[in-house]
Amino acid sequence: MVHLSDMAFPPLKNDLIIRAAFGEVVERVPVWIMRQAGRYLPEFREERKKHDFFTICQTPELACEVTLQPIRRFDLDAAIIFSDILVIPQALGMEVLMKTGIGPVFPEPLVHPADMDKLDANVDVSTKLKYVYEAITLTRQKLEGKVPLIGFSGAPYTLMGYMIEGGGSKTMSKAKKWLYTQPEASHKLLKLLTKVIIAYLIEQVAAGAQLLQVFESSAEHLGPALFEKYSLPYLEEIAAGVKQGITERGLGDVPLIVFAKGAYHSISKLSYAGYNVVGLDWTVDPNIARDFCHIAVQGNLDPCALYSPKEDLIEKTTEMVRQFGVRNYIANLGHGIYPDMDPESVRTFVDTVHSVSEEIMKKGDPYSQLYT
Ligand SMILES: Cc1c2[nH]c(c1CCC(=O)O)Cc1[nH]c(c(CCC(=O)O)c1C)Cc1[nH]c(c(CCC(=O)O)c1C)Cc1[nH]c(c(C)c1CCC(=O)O)C2
Repeated sequence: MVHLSDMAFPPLKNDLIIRAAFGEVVERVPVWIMRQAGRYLPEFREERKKHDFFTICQTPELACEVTLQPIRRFDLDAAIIFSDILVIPQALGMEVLMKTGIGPVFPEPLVHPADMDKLDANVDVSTKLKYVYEAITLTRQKLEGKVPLIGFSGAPYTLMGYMIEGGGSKTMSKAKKWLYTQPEASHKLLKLLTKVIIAYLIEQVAAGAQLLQVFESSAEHLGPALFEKYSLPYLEEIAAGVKQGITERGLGDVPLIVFAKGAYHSISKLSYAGYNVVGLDWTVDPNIARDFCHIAVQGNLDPCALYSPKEDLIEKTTEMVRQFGVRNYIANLGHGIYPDMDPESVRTFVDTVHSVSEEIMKKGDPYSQLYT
């Protein structure tokens, strides 16, 4: 079906990932890599020498260029728009710097609930984050239909965590302190973020994003009880709000991926949260994931497995594909690729996913190969 959003763009030549996300039969398993545009690529490091991180995010031509870099090198089945989850706190009025060797830094994090008054709760993300949509539209044109373009957002709890911690944290204890001592203020902040994230993701689809991934990367700090109270309901609200919003705007259906790192305890609940795909980190056994999840899954090779000698990496990747099976499956790492990775390992990973899955399919009816 042709949707309004497809009209202005070149026709899609490789829709494997979209079909896999919707549970349709595919000829081979699609594969992409979290953080596939990044510092492990020398051509990205060259761009970073010339420009500040957020300047790249805010300049559509630069964001487009670095998005395309891994697509030129590898046989990937999707591009992901170059941006960051922290553009939302920025849109709400917080300053965020990207410091080399440290990561993101918020000079003025939220310390007390009263600090929330400083946030621009009525922000219009359709104008404030226009640079992201422009980057998406430009990239979709420049991709010439080669592969689909993924848009993304951080999930509410993960963003709340960064806004309170003022950057990355091993424990997220300041943010979790809010959950235990300021439940009302926590829900108020999570609600505000949810509203903004829904509007942001709908605009990304209107601009040309063909899949969306929601990153709840800090779920690993929440046990089942906190996850169910402070993460899951908002993830559900986002899926419902985005699906409704894109339908109302005649943008068709776009597959949604939820990646809640460390939320192995809630895989079944996540599979009923309104998404099409559940992303898995590398701590999850593929067979257990298949038992608890009735929809498509994405993942989950340990990013460090890419350090292995080539033959070992081929073996581990083959094992992963065999265990997940070739249907309802998108291959990926279990988290973002590390900056010191040899790009040749990415080639080995991607090509092995393709060759192994094609081999499995050739052997017969893909249905019969499930879970073997
Ligand atoms: C938590 C989080 C952030 N950002 C993101 C997450 C969720 C995914 C995850 O858990 O990894 C998401 C993200 N960040 C980036 C992308 C781009 C698209 C892609 O290729 O996947 C995506 C999808 C670029 C980036 N975002 C960042 C870089 C490196 C910064 C640089 O070039 O100096 C890139 C390429 C910086 C960043 N941005 C963030 C952190 C913690 C850091 C520092 C850590 C690090 O250095 O890897 C916040």
